[in-house]
Amino acid sequence: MFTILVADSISKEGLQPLLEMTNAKVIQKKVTDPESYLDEIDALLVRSATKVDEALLDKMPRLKIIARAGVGVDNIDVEAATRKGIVVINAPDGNTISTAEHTFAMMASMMRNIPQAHQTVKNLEWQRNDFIGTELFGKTLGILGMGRIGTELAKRAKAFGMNIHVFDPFLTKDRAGKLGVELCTLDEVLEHADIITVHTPLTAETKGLINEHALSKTKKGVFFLNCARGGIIDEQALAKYIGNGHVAGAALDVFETEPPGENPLLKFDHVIATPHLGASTKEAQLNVASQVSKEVRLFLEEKPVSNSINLPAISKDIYEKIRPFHQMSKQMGSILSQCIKEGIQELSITYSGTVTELETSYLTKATLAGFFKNRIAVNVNEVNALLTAKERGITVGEKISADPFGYANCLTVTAKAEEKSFVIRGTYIDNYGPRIVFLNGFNIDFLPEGNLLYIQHRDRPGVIGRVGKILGDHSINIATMQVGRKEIGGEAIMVLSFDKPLDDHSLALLNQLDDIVSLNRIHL
Ligand SMILES: NC(=O)c1ccc[n+]([C@@H]2O[C@H](COP(=O)([O-])OP(=O)(O)OC[C@H]3O[C@@H](n4cnc5c(N)ncnc54)[C@H](O)[C@@H]3O)[C@@H](O)[C@H]2O)c1
Ligand SMILES: O=C(O)[C@H](O)COP(=O)(O)O
Repeated sequence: MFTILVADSISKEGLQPLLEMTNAKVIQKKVTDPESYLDEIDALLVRSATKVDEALLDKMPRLKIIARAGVGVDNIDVEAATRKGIVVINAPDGNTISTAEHTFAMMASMMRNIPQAHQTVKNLEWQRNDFIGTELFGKTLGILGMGRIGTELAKRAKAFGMNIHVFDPFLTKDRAGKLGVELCTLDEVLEHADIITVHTPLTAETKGLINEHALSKTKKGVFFLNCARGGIIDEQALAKYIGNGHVAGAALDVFETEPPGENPLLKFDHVIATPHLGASTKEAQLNVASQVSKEVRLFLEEKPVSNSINLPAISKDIYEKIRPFHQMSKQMGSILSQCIKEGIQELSITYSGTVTELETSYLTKATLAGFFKNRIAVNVNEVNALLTAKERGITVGEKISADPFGYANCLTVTAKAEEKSFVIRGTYIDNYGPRIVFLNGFNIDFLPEGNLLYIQHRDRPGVIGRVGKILGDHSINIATMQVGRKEIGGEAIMVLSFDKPLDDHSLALLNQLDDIVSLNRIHL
């Protein structure tokens, strides 16, 4: 049974995919509420209000996925989540239109003094001369960050006859041309725009993108908008430039601290503000809630998710093709880890045959996840597998080979430790399943599943019988048994599978038998 915590106000209708799950319980509480049972939570849904920092993650040992019902993930410590193997997803486009419309509404309101004029009418005043506005028509709108929202805003502004100058280092000239906007440098936008609006994410690079230096380059009488994230425009610098009359006004939906409290910007008549309402429409809230709910459900059903911030995105169709190899890769990693007990320096995977047409990097991560699974305390999965390997000084390699050893597809994983290396090879046979066909130098053929025992022994008459006798004497049923050897009378291996795990006592007795070289219990 999964427990899902919905920690912010999220559309109930949009949560339906989760509420309909028979194997999940949905709790709607704040993370600070003692009844939110943080240590039992498998999935966490938030908006921007809940700060998901490392301290919170430490209290949630079962957490597997964080879903942001919205765009910005700056309230989530994605790095800490990644380290802990927690998938972070968002709803990247569910609130784009609402936020673009809100920005446009703020711009129009600011240019025509609507909030200020509205208040005077409510106060039974009639001051027509105090509220002379400015037309949008013919003005230059500077857009910093031409992503989803910036683009939708540009379309609307063009319809009002505005000239659009944009700065976005990731926007190509060709795309700017198609969108009918002028691609500029930051300085060009600052120098020419009548109104400047920011639509970038808040990152180390964009924090203070509009600072005193940038403000000093703008036209006198410029207007500013921030409906993206508090901090992209430095609030202190903006207050200074509004105070000295250089900036004519600002419209703010977001603040460096929310709620902003006694923020000096709010004291200016020329500053209008809303309480982070960009995404607050029925439509946007339904969109983002149902987008993340569907994704969380898919994730809990072990299906691929599309909007992950820290997991390689794989479409459903591609995942269906990769699924058999995905399972097998994890099992091969796990077998390796249980056979080679010491620390390893290198893990390399060679793909050949039909599997090379698939997203092999995903399989490499799955192999690593399988390898680390029982070795280290943190949950390792495809999200943090490479990072975990790097942190432990393990070099990870991936190769493609033209030789599939006679199989339609083939995955060969080699782990190198200081003194030795260990090789495992598997293939997936349609309508038959995964098979391990090579283990530590021996050809073999077994299903990587359940409780296995891997024995290295000398190829002598009676060894197999003596092993069988001990197991029989201890009521251990051998479900399957495969043997392999390099030459008659030389080294050999057995792989046995049991219906239940092999107990310590039987293992010790087997270990005492003549001609047994080594024994490894493998649990998959
Ligand atoms: N007010 C709200 O309620 C609300 C709602 C939704 C989104 N947002 C915020 O709006 C912002 C934009 O969202 P989006 O969905 O359009 O994101 P997006 O990822 O589609 O677009 C962001 C754009 O910023 C550009 N960019 C990145 N760094 C830049 C830099 N240094 N200078 C200039 N451009 C840069 C990127 O290339 C990208 O095109 C985000 O901060 C998001 O959190 C706010
Ligand atoms: O990044 C976003 O999606 C917006 O800032 C919306 O935030 P909210 O979900 O808290 O309204």
